[in-house]
Amino acid sequence: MRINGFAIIEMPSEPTSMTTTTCTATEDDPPMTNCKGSDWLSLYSQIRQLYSHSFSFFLQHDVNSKQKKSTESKGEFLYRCEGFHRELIEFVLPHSSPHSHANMHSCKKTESWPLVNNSLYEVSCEVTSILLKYGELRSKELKSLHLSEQLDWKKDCDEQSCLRVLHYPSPNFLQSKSPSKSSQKIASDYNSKLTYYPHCDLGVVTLSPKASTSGLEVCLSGANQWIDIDSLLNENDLLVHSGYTLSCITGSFYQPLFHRVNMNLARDLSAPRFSMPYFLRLNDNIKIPVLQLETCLKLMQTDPIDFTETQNSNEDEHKNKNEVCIHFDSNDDYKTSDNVEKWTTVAQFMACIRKERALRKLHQIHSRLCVSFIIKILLWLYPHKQNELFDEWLKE
Ligand SMILES: O=C(O)CCC(=O)C(=O)O
Ligand SMILES: [Fe+2]
Repeated sequence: MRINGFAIIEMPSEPTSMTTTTCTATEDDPPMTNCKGSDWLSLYSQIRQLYSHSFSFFLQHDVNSKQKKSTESKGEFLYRCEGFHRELIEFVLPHSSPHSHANMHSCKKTESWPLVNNSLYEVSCEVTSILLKYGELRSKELKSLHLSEQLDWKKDCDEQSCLRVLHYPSPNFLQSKSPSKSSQKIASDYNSKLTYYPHCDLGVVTLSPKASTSGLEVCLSGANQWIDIDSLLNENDLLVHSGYTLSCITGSFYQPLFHRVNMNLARDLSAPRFSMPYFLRLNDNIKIPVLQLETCLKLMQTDPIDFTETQNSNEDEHKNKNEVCIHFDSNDDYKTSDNVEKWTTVAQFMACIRKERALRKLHQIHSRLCVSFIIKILLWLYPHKQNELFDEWLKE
């Protein structure tokens, strides 16, 4: 059984009990009907607080000005990162020490963040443990791995998990920045700038409280169309979706959710968009089973980054795309069993997904062979910089 990994947690306006609706591709029971109402309500009110803080943060700050580096003081700090798109303004609040955090290479310590808050971390750990238990109920293969007993989410996700605070400029602002070119060129630049990188998240689960404006679109696997998910969310709803890691450790029981932000959906062209997704990620050194790696990667390769490209590609090209060479470090002591291909560290799994992503993106521009060759040389020259290299290539 496969579940398109996303759920909408509906929060009641009255403090009674919470209901959860899953939007999945199957008609099976939703996995999260058994959540404890009262705990979730108190967590949810904390999330709401955090959100209203974030919105006022953006409204009060001139996000376009480069803030000066913050001086040391008590409390948490937001790190300003270079977004994947030039216009995107992105801050990260690591759950724990920023030094142990991957992808902080291009980030600068900036604003202090008054709310030191673990609620999103805790909610995502709880959601994940429920999802995994549900998966184990439904899949014998998954149950036989005893992951629920082996993984202690609160302990095992405390290094790489983070809150991302994002600011997308308003459509009007972007249009005003378009340099004068032929009108057709402007139109195409403008539209592509309004659509932000379609992707699946790398980690275990992502929690996204409804953003300040619409824009988030999701694409269920097998479907060739984007769904405007924001229009399905009520003000208080929380979108929960799975990333590649959850998909991998559950043998694709949960499918990673392919999504993007499309500012063309904005109703108010002068309004920027603020969002605050929370990413639960396993620590780098945790060993995870790689179940049906091929299935997981194939899914990734058929992700419709660009529907026209997928539809037009010929068979040979597909064959080529499926020849993914995954190289795990041979020094790792893999355990193998009938249903597990490999046990590997999260760090290696992430590197492999990042590489595949970068390859796919570059493949849109150059031939795959040529790209693989360049990647090999660069990784040989700069073996410790692979995350930076791959992230750099994904930038627009
Ligand atoms: O801004 C959003 O709603 C989505 C952001 C996102 O997909 C991401 O940061 O991975
Ligand atoms: Fe995402």
